[in-house]
Formats: sequence, C-alpha cells, structure tokens
Amino acid sequence: MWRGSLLRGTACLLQAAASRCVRRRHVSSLCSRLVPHRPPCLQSPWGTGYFLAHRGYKKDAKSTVDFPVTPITATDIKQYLRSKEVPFHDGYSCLHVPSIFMEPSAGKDGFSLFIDKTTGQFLCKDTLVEGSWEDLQDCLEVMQKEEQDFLSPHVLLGYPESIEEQEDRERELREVQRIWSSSVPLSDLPEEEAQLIKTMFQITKISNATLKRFGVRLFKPTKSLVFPWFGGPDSSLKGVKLLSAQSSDTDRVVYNEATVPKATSYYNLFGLPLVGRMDLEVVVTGHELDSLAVSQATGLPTVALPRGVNCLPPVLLPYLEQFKRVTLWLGGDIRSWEASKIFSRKLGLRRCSLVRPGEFRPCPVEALARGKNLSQIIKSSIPAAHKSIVSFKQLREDVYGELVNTDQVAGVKWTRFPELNRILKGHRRGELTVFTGPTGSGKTTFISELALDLCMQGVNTLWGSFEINNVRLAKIMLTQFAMQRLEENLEQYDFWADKFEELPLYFMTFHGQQNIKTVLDTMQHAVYLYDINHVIIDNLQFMMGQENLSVDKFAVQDHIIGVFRKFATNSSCHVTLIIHPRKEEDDRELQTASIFGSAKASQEADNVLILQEKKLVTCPGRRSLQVTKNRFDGDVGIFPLDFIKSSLTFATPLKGKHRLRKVAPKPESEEDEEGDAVKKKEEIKKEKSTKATKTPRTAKSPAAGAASSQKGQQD
Ligand SMILES: Nc1ncnc2c1ncn2[C@@H]1O[C@H](COP(=O)(O)OP(=O)(O)OP(=O)(O)O)[C@@H](O)[C@H]1O
Repeated sequence: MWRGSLLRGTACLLQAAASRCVRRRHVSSLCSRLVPHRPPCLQSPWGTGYFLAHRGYKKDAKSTVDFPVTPITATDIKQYLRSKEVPFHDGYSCLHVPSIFMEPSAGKDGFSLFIDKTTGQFLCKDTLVEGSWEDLQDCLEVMQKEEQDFLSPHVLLGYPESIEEQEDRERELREVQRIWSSSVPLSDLPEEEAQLIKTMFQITKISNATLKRFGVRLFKPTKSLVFPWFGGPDSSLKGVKLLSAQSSDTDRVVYNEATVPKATSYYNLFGLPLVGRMDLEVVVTGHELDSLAVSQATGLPTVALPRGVNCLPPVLLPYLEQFKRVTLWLGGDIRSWEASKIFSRKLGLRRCSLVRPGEFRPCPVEALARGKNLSQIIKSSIPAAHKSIVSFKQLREDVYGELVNTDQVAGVKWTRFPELNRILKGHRRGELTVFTGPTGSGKTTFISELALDLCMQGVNTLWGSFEINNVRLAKIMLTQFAMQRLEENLEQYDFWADKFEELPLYFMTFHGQQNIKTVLDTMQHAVYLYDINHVIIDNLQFMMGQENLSVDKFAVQDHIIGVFRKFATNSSCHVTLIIHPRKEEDDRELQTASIFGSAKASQEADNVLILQEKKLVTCPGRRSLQVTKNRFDGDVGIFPLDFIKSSLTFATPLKGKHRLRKVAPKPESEEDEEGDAVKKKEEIKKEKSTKATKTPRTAKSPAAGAASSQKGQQD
C-alpha cells in the first residue's frame, strides 16, 4: 500500500539523512525510517520512530527496545525549531507546529503537526504522516534547501510490507467489516430482547439513545456488544472491540474483550468522534461502558482508553492536546488509581485531576447503576499535581483507601507461586527486588517464570538480559508459557507463539557489558512508551564496567543498586535485579550479607530473594526460595521448589512432603527457626478469606485467559 514510491525531493532527503549519519549513529537509512502513518488499525505499537528499522521482522523484533544514542529533550526540540524559524505552541505533552505536509492554502487549522516533547516523535493529524524526530529534521532541512512551503506526504518512502503482513491486514479489514455489518444497533432489537442484553451486561440504566449515539451494536452470534473504532481524516471504520459478559460467583459481571485488529494494534480512543473541536474538557475513562455512563449522566465529552488501565500509548497524546482540563476516572480500584497517577504525568500534571476510587466513587457505569451523582464525583476529583508538603487531612482518604483495600494494595498475586504470595503478598509497583543464588543454580530460569506469571496477568514487562541473548531467553519463556518441550511438538509452535506475542513483554537489545546511564535512559524511555511496570535486569555485574576495577567493586555495586532504587521509586516501576553473590561457600547457605557490599545497599532493596541450592542426594535438583527481606509487611520465609526440566518451570513439591516455613522477621545472622505454627495457620486462614473477595469488574485479556487456563492445567 505504501510501497516504495520515490517521489520529488527524495534524493535530497537521502542526502540530509546521510549528512545526519555523521552526527547520529542510529540513523541508518532514511528509506527504512520515513513512512506515511499507516491507518491506525494497521499500526504496530512499536511501529514508529526509533523502532521503524525493525518493522520488517515482525515476529521477533517488534518487542525489542533500543534507545537513541542522543536522547532528545523538549529544550533541544524548541531550539531547533527556533533555528529553522518554525513557529510552535508549547502544548501539554506535545509541541504544536504548522503541518509541513499540507499546502498552506489548504485552509486547515494551522498547527496540526504534533511533536512529542519526550521522544520527539511527530504526527500530522491532517495527513496522518508520522515519524521520528530525526525524520522531521530531515524534512525541514529539505524544505529549507529546496525553498519549499510544504512537502507532499508522499515524498516519504513507504516501508515494504511482506506478503504475509499484507494478507494479515486484508484479512483483518474483512473481519472488521464482517462483524460490523452483521451486528445490529440495540435500538433495532425488540424492546424485550434489548432489555435482556442490558441486564446481562448490567447496563440497564444506559439508554438506547446513548448506545445509538456512540454507535454501539450487538453481535448476535456471540451475544457481544460491539464498540466501533472510527478514525482518520475520513472517519472510516478502523476496527471493533467485542465485549462479552459472564456472570460470576458474586452478583457482579465479568467482562471479556477481544479486538480486531488485536489489542497491540488497537489505538481507538472510543468516543473521540463525538468530541467537538472546541471542547476544552474531557473525562478519560478506562472502559467504553464507563464513557457511555459519563456521557449520559453529565453530558461531558468523554473518551475511553483502548487498553484501559494497562497503558496510555503516546501515539494517542496528540488527540488529547486540545483539552485544558482532563479528568481521569479509570475505574473503582487501586490499580486504576495508580494508573491514573502515572498517566497524568504523560498528559501534563497541571491540567489533570483524578477521581479517587472508593466506596462512594466506584467506576462510572457502576456509579450510574447505583444512582450516584456523576457530575458531583467529577467535580470532587483532586488535582494531579501534588504539593511537596501535605497534612494528614490530605492523606486521610489515601490511608483509608489502603486500609479497606488491603488485598489490592498488596499487589498482583502470582498464579504459579502461591507460597510467594503468602510471604511477599504480591508484586507491587515502585519496589526494588534483589535476587541472588549460586552460579548456575537457575536464577535466570526462575525469574523468567516469576516475571512471565505477572506478565500473563497484564503486568507490562521489560527484560534487560545482558548475559543470555533475547532469542534464548524468549525460548525459555515460551517453553514455560506452553509448559512443554516445544522441540518435540513443533506443530504447536505457532499456536503458542501467537498467544505469547500478545503478552505485554519487551526486551532491551543490549548484550554484554553496558553503561548504566544508557540502560537507565532506555528503561525510562520504555516506561514512557509502554507503561512498563516491571523491569528485570539480568544481571547487575554487566553494569560494573571495566574501568572501575581499581575502585572497590562492592562500592560500585552498591552505587548501582542505589541508582535502580531511585528509578523504581521515581517511575513507580518494580525493578528486579539479579546479582551474583559476592562469595559462595559450598557448605553454607547464602544470606543477605552474601550479596551486598554495605548495610546501606541492603536497605535500598524492598525485597531480597535467594535461590538456595542444597546438594541433597535424595533430591538433586531441589532448590528452595528464601525471602530474607520483605519491606511491605516484614514476613520472611522459605519454601522448596522442584524443577520440571521438560517445561523449565518450578513447582512446590506435593503438600505434606514439605511444608512452607514462615518465620517472623529476625536478625539475619540468626539461623532460621520454625515459625510459630499457630500464628501461621491463622494467617493463612485470614488470607484465604481475603482472597475470596476478588475484583469482579476485570476485563480479561487473552493472556490472562491463557494464564488461568494453564493454571487449571497445573492444578
Ligand atoms: N533447579 C534446577 N535443577 C537443575 N537444572 C536447573 C535448575 N534450574 C535451572 N536449571 C538449568 O540450569 C541451567 C542454568 O540455569 P540458569 O541460566 O537459569 O542459571 P543462573 O543461575 O542464572 O546461571 P548464572 O549463574 O550463570 O547466571 C539451565 O540449563 C537450566 O535449564
């Protein structure tokens, strides 16, 4: 579709790019970097800017994260624009400049080209041309050189699409059309049937008029609601989201959703076509149904994020630039609250206010069902920009929220490691976990499964594997995901690879020794682009550098731990750091002091996990996982792990044979003692009862579905 049309000005563009190569190493060939924006439904989430060079290798390269050699800042961009006499408006997340891909006489709104202030990525909303900051510089230089007022969008070279990709795209488009044309507006259904559907989805308070205005339909074969994605200058149909409803043990409904194109390419801000050009206020929700509720109850402009609380892709930011006030009401649980705080940073703190979840402020659709005043809830939202000094009065609602939602505050639970849930309670944002174990004991293999478990539940994960290459690591993870030796079942490879591809999993492309600054910049970049909330670094020794050999190497190590600590806190991102122990003695188990150079460094970690390896004659492969530090609630303990070689997974030995030892916090030097049995029983009981109160309103991702089905297999 966009295939190689070499048009006017291209030679100059190539020249400009070539001259830039001297300055920027990562500019390889302009042909592979400049592409007209594909219709959004066909975009790859990785598909722009720095990642364009990978596009041809869809399967394995799409999830790799490189970092530009020279990170760009908003000041750099502004300076450059001034030097080229390009006028700009300083927006919230983007700089707005006149489009260079439109004839000035075209009469369109002047400043329609948006440059992301963090990445330099640009998007022209009128022509949908997009590219990296370097691409834009090349274009501006060509215009200057050739004394042109504008460039044709087609001056840019198309990126070659493989036959397979082309077929996929066409198949998807046909599927979108098929679903849309065979679904019916709810208002066309007999009243009784429409009411039944609304009851099923627990949206009886949503009127037919609202459903009609947003174009919601019913796809009868699967009894799914269909939410359309209209986009582009021609507002054509780009995709659909299908929502089905399942009743659960509680009286609340559980939603399952599927999109065409698949979730990673689904960039719909649902509700956007209904927003007026002059609207200055918007309510951003985490779900299409919530936007229906907000719109009906308040009449305010509203849009729903395509992947809810999971991420806010920067490619959507230009569409939110027109609003002076953005209210984030992403749901009614702690996860939504955390996500709204993070998204508001991307959107610009000063214009954002957040609806704090709570008993009286559930998600919008539930608030509507319970007869609450939605306008009042939105009015009572709190500004996102927080002050440096606060009083308890400002904190008391936060504290209350933590007290009533203990289970959610404890973080995401592992589905494959219940023992770890009992000790650590869950995986929380913003923490630093240090993990160690003897050489070759299985650290990478174990952490791989631990991280995969979380990733399958929607935790956006970034791997920095410096020791083993990404192909090998992905092979380990895929084996653990499929829970079988794929070498022997190659016919199943595509089935599992397709599912695996849907996971929010990314890899840094580093290998071998790395500079810590480059690694941190890459992590920061990935947090911005993909809302990463778990980074795994395997392992810290690869950041120690050669030049520091004369310095105390443990002091260097401790410094690096401090740097990751800071990153975890500032980015609200969990960092898991694998470290080789400083000393290993054959007959002694490792302890916290085996890792750190100083007590200060061990203070930096929130959790310390050790893979203990006892050379037992009876169980030669047996390992144990010991938690020696847990800042969240102090519980520490150890439990045995069996290694299942065929699937490269770990499992707790059958009950009765080995029991979980859970001990109260104690000085590290002391030997572990048997925990207080009575206390342990009570705690486990208590936990079981809290587990029963699950979050009911969760849209299951396909990955989460796979997680639970595999869990079923395991059980
Ligand atoms: N519990 C186990 N029992 C036996 N073999 C294991 C066990 N866990 C992992 N392995 C295997 O041992 C090998 C090394 O595992 P892995 O690379 O995960 O260890 P590591 O501790 O990360 O190594 P290093 O110290 O070199 O970083 C792999 O082939 C893995 O499949």
